[in-house]
Order: sequence, then structure tokens, then C-alpha cells
Amino acid sequence: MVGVNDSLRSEYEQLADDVRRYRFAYYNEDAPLVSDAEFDRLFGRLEEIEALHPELVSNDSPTQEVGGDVSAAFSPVEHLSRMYSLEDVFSTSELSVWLERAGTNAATQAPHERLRWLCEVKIDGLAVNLLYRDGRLVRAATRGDGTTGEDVTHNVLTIKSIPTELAGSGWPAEVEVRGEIFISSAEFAAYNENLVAQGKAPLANPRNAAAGSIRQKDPAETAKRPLSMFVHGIGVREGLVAASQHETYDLLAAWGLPVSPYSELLDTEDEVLDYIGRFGASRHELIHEIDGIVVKADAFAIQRSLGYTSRVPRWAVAYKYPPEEVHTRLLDIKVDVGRTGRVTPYAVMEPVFVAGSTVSRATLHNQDVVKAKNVKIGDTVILRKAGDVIPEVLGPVLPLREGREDELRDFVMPTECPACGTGLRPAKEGDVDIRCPNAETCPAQLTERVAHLAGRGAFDIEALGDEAAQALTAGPGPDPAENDGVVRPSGAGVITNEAQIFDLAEGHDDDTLRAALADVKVWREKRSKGEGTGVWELAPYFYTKGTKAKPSAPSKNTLNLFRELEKAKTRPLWRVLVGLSIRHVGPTASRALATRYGSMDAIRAAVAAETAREDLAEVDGVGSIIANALVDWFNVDWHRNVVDSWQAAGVKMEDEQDESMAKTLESLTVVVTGTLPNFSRDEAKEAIIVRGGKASGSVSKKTSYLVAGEAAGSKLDKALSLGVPVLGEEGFRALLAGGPDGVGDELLITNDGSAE
Ligand SMILES: NC(=O)c1ccc[n+]([C@@H]2O[C@H](COP(=O)([O-])OP(=O)(O)OC[C@H]3O[C@@H](n4cnc5c(N)ncnc54)[C@H](O)[C@@H]3O)[C@@H](O)[C@H]2O)c1
Ligand SMILES: [Zn+2]
Repeated sequence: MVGVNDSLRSEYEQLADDVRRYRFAYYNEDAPLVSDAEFDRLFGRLEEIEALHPELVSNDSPTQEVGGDVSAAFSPVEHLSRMYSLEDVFSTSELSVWLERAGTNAATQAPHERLRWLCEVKIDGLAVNLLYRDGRLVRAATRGDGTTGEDVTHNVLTIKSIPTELAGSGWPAEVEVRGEIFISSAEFAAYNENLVAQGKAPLANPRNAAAGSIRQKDPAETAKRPLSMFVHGIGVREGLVAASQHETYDLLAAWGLPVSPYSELLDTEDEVLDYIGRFGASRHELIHEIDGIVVKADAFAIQRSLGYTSRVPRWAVAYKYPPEEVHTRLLDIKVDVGRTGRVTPYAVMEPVFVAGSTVSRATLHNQDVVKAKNVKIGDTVILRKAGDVIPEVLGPVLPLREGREDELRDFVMPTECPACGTGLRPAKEGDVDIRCPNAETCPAQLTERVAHLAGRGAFDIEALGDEAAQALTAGPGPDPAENDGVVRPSGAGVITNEAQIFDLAEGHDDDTLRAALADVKVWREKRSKGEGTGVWELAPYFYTKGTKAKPSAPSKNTLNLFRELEKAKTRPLWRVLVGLSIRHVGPTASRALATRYGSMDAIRAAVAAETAREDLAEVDGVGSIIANALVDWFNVDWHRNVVDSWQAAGVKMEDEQDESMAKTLESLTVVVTGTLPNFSRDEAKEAIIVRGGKASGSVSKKTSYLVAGEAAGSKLDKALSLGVPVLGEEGFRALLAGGPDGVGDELLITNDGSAE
């Protein structure tokens, strides 16, 4: 055996102390000091050291004990039979090893039993032990240290889904039912919304909320919390007529106890891995949060033969999904200025890896949200990112503030625009959001507008992404190395107004603007072997560096940009309208306007009319909000100048009237859902609109047809239930060509999913 040196021993003791301290905060105070991921890492390290040096292991090692203690605030109760924790695995390969080993042991120790795996979701809540005597709930206790728990009977009695009397018959005289108390995701969201509405800080996560609720001193307080439970185990059970875990659940359900709907009895490792995959993908659509799944050998005979360690059963294992909540330091709160001048605070954090990517920024929406989240600059914060969902700062780890109060700073919303220095103000009295009113020349707003007009929904200029928009409009900004690693606008760039954008197009006679791009520089992080070095330099963006032999010239991308701008001049009218960044005027409204008026001149005439606001509001797909936004927008001189300049630069501003197109869909409303083989969503919409139909996004009784492609979801169900006719692509083509008369019954899709 390898000897234990002093430094390892002291690492070990430090680790054991930390784990005990974190457990206390987690179980006894419902206020964790570290994230579960960090806790699991430390616990894993402890187990690793003990595996290498068994002589270090003492009876009071945290690896030999089940989680919590009993707080003095509650009376201690002895469980009739011991409660255990679960062994964790963190990868499917570790799980395979575990299944293999447990399978082999089961085969030798209980050779006549059929080995089947009961897979359950691992509810992220709080374990409770319910003691029923003669069918009556007499006691409820937390898990505590596994032997002794805390008496929380009064609080548990307030939970509606837990029966005080068992239904049916055949229950043992004394039976301990174990389950997990939780707050459902829906109830949690509603509860938090309510707290925020009352000006209180929201609860950070449902697990701690559930644990905190059950450990209230006042049952009346617990009764206000929307708690639920699902059973997942059984303790003392003498006389129970069941030979397996799943049969037990059936009995418990018959007695009126809430049983999870997600359990599945499976035979093979592949099926177990598939279960993990399925629930991993849908984990946020379940009734409650989960942090993993639990695999249990189903037969009691196998459970008995495999037995327990001092902490966990040998017949069950918990597979943990990658963490979605981590802790990190909030370094600063800065503000961003958006396309409409809205100023949004965002958190700058020490970069941290969570749910598949490294995160260092998260929006904080507005100053009220910053206040509600109660975060201070310098706090350790809980950061949540679920899969592809946008990362969110949940709140500070409050206990970690102690002793560090001097290092913490409150966020103060700036009074001047960080990009242009103009005084910030709400658009109208009482708005939460504040804005930079300098729409025309604020470089931050200009950058966003240029990026927007180049976007897919507008002119669709691929060579003009966010970075190029920034380089064109705003100049290099402050040195990111001294800032926060984010390059942001500082002042005028080559383009000071989007009116100029098409002067860069390939066909434009005067090449002054194109030549000016030679001087545009941006901050770039120097890289070495593919890695960032933290050293930033100013580098030319649009032109190549240039040497004596090969003078600086527009880069390939830049030549592409010139070419794409030239092509963009002939896009359909609706795209031009979207590109103008008129509030509320997106693709749908723009299409409606283009269909009704056909040219920019006609739109301008309509906007200038005495009764413009009423007339425009009457247009199908426009309405009064958009009508007002249009009139207001065209009232501003520099806005009209943008249109004039683009027109002068050769941007086509009218659609060819295709008179040959029969208006087959006049007065019909058609909804498209799912993926069609030969139409993109935009093409399908376009096809409906040019034939005089209305393309809508939601199904109602007024919908004339639903066109359903591959993976059509709830809209299809709704249409079928409302009796709205449903078409596939073939039926859609027939409809486009000949209107309702062209759609034969054989093209309608019916309830069983097939065309009849
Ligand atoms: N952040 C912290 O400071 C901190 C401290 C201590 C523990 N923790 C977290 O708690 C975990 C350890 O706690 P633990 O000992 O309760 O172990 P565990 O959470 O890994 O697993 C055991 C528990 O899972 C629960 N469970 C949920 N669904 C279940 C099901 N279907 N079947 C059986 N049991 C189910 C039971 O309550 C059981 O006691 C750690 O992995 C860590 O993530 C965090
Ligand atoms: Zn500004």
C-alpha cells in the first residue's frame, strides 16, 4: 500500500471538513454554499483518496454517512428501518460498469431470479419517511442521518396529495412509505411570480424551496407552499404482499399514495441508456425538476441478496445528468444599448462551464430585475443554464457574503448612454426600461440597426454579420483587455448612418466609402496554437495587412460584402421594409404592406394621407399599433432620408405586379406547421399571401386550412379537434393551384394521421 504523506492527510482532512460543512448548510439550513456539481466533485475526490488509502477511513468519514443531521428546531425521530442515500455515477460508461457488476453479483447470489431494471426519474426534492399504522398517517420525518430524522408531521399533514388515511385494504399494520417532496415546475414559477409581484426576492430553486417549506416551524406557513410528493421506496413492511419494487408501487397507488408516472420496467442495458436519453431530452417538460435517473433492481429477492453499504443500497444507482446550475463570481454589471435604444443591464461573470458551453455574460433585463434578484457586484451567484436555454443569474449565495460586505457594490443604472453620452430616460412616464433617445447617431443603436438590416429576415446579406456591422459603424471601442473581454462601440466608424450602406455596393460609382474601409481596425485577441492568449491588438478588419510586395487590399470577405450589397438592391419590397427598423414592423406586417401597396411610393403616399392612421389600420395584417408606428416613423426627417438614399443608390422599391397569379386563396386563413419537404416556412407564407390568402400563426375556429408537415405538434392536434381541414404538402399544392375547389377529400388528413 502506498503510504500517506502529511500533505495528502491534510488535504483529506480539509476535504472531509468542507464536505461536512457543505452538507450542514444544504440539509440543515436549506441554503447551499456550493453548487451540487462542486459538492459532487469534492465528494468524489474524498472517495478517491479513501479508495487509495483505506487506512484513512474512519467511521465518521462523510463517505460512511447519509447526508444530514437533525436540527434542534425539530424533535428527533428514529426511523423503524434505516434510510439510505444513493451511489452516484456521472457518465453512461460508469453506469454500464455498475450495471455489469450488479448483474454479475445478482446472477451468483440470486441465480433463480429474473433481473429487471426499474428505471425512475430522480426527483430533485427532499426525502420524507411516512409511517402509517393501521392505515393512518401517524408520523412524517426527514431523512436526517438515515437513522434519526426530524419530525415534520404537522407540516406534511398540510400536503394535499399525501393521504392521512390509506384507501383500500391489505396494508401491513405498520408500513413506512418513502418518497420525495417537491414543488412542481409550474407551481414554482407561479409562486415566484407572486413573490416578485409583491416586491419580494424569488426563491432560487425548487429543491431548496421544497426543503425550506417542509422545515418551517409554522405549519400554516408550509400550507401556503404548493408541495407535492411521489413515493419511491418502502421501509418497514412486514406482511406486505409484493415481490418487487414495481408491484409495491402498484399497491401504494391502490392505497391512494401518489406514484410517479415516469417509471419503466426494463430488461437490458440498452433500454436503460435509451431511458436516460429520453428523459435527458425532456427533463424540463416533466412535472418537476430532476437531477438524474435512478436504476433499481426490481425483484426484492435480488435487493436482499445484494444488500447495503453503510450509506447506500448495492441494488440501486443514481445516474446524474450534467449540472445546469453552477456558482460563479459576479465581476461586474454593465449595460448594453439595443437597436431601439433600450438599455439593458447584464452580468459579467468569471467564465464558467455549464450545460455544454462556457458562460461569462447573462442579461439582467432591467434595473427592477437586478433589484429583485438582490445581486451585488462581487457576489458569488447561482447561474443556471438548461441545455440551449439562455443563461440566467438566479441570485446570490447569501451566506457567502458574510465578512465580505466591504468588497460588494450595488449596481447603479447609468444616467448617460455608455455609447454616446446622451442622457437616458424612459420612452414614456412609468416605463421600467430606460432608453438612449439619440436614435440617429448613437453608435450602439446604429450598429444594431445595420446588423438587423443585413439579417435573414431583411436584406439577407451574409457577409455583414454582427462583427462586421460593429466594425463598419462604431470604431474599435476601448481595449477589451482592460475592460471585460467584450468589444463595444465607442464612436463614429466609416458609416455614421445606415443611409450610406448601399454606397458600399460593388456597382456604386464613387468608391470613397469602400476605400475608407482600409483604415478600419478592430481589437483581436492574439491566439497561439488555437488558444486565446489574453493579449489584444488592433488589427485591420476589412483589408488585408499588406506587405511591400503585396499591398493592402480588400479581403475576400470584403469583396463578397460589396457584391452581396449589390445583389441586395433587388430584394422584394417587404425585405426593404423590414430593413428600416420601424418598430413593430417585422416580416409579417411588411409582407402585408407590400401586398397591399406594391411600392414604397404608394406606402409613402398612404402614410402622408390625412386619414393615414385609420386607413393603414384597416389593411389586413397591419392594425392600429403598426399603423401608428409607421406614421410616426415617416414623420422623422432622417428616417425619410434613409429611404431616399437607398432609393438613390438603386435599391428597388416596388414589387413587380404578377397579374398572372390567380387569387385562389382570397378570404382564406391558412396556418402552416411542421416541416414541408419542398417549402421553407417563408416560402409557404409567401405562396399563401401572393394568392390573396392570410398566413396566420395560430389555429382557431376561423382557420380555413392547416398545412401540416413533418413533426407537426400541438397545432395539428388542435386543428383536428376543432374540425379544421388539414392538408399535407400535396393538398397544399392543390389548394394553391385551385383554391378550396381544387382540394379533393382524398387530400385531407384525418385523425389517424393518414390522407384518406
Ligand atoms: N450543494 C451542496 O452543498 C450539497 C451538499 C450536500 C448534498 N448536495 C447534493 O445532494 C446530493 C447528495 O444527497 P443525497 O445523499 O440525498 O443523495 P442523492 O440526492 O444523490 O440521492 C439519494 C436521494 O435521492 C432521492 N430520490 C429522488 N428520486 C428518487 C427515486 N426515484 N428513487 C430513490 N431515491 C430518489 C431520495 O431522497 C434519496 O434519499 C449530492 O449529489 C449533491 O448533489 C449538495
Ligand atoms: Zn446612445
